[in-house]
Amino acid sequence: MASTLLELSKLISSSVATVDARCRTLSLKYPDLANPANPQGNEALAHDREIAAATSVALAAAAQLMASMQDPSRALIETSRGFALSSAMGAVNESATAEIIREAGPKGCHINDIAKKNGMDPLKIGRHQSTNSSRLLRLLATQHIFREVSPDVFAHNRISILLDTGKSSQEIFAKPEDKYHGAKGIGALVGLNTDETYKAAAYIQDVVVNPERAAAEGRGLLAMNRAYNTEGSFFSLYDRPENLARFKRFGMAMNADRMLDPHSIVLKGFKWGALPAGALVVDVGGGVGSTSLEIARANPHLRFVVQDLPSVTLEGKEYWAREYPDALTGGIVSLQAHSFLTPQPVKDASVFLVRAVLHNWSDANASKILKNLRDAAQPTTQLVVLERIASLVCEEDASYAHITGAVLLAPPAPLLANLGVMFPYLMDIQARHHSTLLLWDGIERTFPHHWKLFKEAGWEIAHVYRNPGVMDQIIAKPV
Ligand SMILES: C[S@@+](CC[C@H](N)C(=O)[O-])C[C@H]1O[C@@H](n2cnc3c(N)ncnc32)[C@H](O)[C@@H]1O
Repeated sequence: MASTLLELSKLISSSVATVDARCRTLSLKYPDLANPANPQGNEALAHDREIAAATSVALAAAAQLMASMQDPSRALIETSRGFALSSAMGAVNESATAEIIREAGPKGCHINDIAKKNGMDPLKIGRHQSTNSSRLLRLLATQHIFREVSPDVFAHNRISILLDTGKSSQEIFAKPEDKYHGAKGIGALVGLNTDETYKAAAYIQDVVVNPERAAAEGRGLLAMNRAYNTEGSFFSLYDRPENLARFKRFGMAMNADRMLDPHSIVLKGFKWGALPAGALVVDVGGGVGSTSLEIARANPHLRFVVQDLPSVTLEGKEYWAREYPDALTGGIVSLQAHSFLTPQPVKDASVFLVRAVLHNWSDANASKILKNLRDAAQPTTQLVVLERIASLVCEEDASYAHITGAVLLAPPAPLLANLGVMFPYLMDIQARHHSTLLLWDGIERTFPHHWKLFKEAGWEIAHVYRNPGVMDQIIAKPV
């Protein structure tokens, strides 16, 4: 009997049939994995509600089928060697390989020609020899990132092209610290993950298993403290002069992080258009302000203050001057240096917008951030928090079912209740593991955890707009 396998394969077939039928109805073609330049309309299919729902079932079922059919020891060993993928991707990303392959055209680029431009040892990039067959590009191509189109010749596909900044490799080599300024793709985020985060991750087990030893040695408790031999916070790394390029990349990585969200997702859910003309949105810890920029473009009747640390605010001014100069000169937006751990100076906000901030902080500090906002809130001020709510792998606690969107609908059996969406947990390990921490003193919270945190800080969650795997929206009002 292989009934679970059959159930899973049926879920895959029926979901793919739904996707196919919807493509026909819309007269569009599902994007081709091998093609790095699928038409925009085809790429946009992923955000069609019906296709997105069927896709999440197909992916959950496919992952479960793979886990069911994979040899268990191979599953464990391959997972434990996941570091090879991160290091391969980091090296490829930082060597402008994606740009060089794009410059060579659709037929791809031989590893010797890649090496001529970036100086990397062709053996290390991916030489066609059995001893080197798992190196960098070939390893990635086996993961469907790049294609090996003929021996030692690599071309882009729909996934690898996202590493391409769209700039010339020459321009990147001339000014590497500006590589991600005004760049296409999500290479900045891949760079952050495969550099600062990845190096710190190597120390997770040391600090989880032996936190006392870390403390006794007088080091900070974070894995990043060990990796970088510092007691400071993750963000303090960026104050070091040698980390200028990393600091610049971090800002652009946050921008790229937003691109992971389906197009205009921030505009769906909370009704920005329903706010009165001149209503003030304060984007707290807003980075360069890319979320506000998207809201501002669609809602020119609103005003924005984007708050962040002084150095980020300076970056933000450049960003708005480049992307939406009229908003700066026309008084639609201002950038304000302000630490959200101190009292909030803006007292007439219609909305406090807080995106991808709370997950970086412990409950004590996240509570301080929320209380500072509560103290500055009017009775009508709304709090809009954008975070990924971590679902349980089993059924959710039904006691929050009265709050719209708080509890996810159960997926078809035998799928995991969270549909196998990994992202919040990947982020959580990055933020914190039990009481011992990797990068920052943070946590990806479940809904009940958010509820308690908000309540204690004087906010009541009124509504949740769920987008599993991307940014959920939590809307709260002052208690
Ligand atoms: C993960 S990023 C999110 C940025 C932005 N909200 C977004 O979604 O693109 C976190 C932001 O918090 C900022 N930050 C860190 N500590 C801060 C503090 N004490 N006060 C204000 N901002 C801070 C960082 O500079 C960074 O821009």
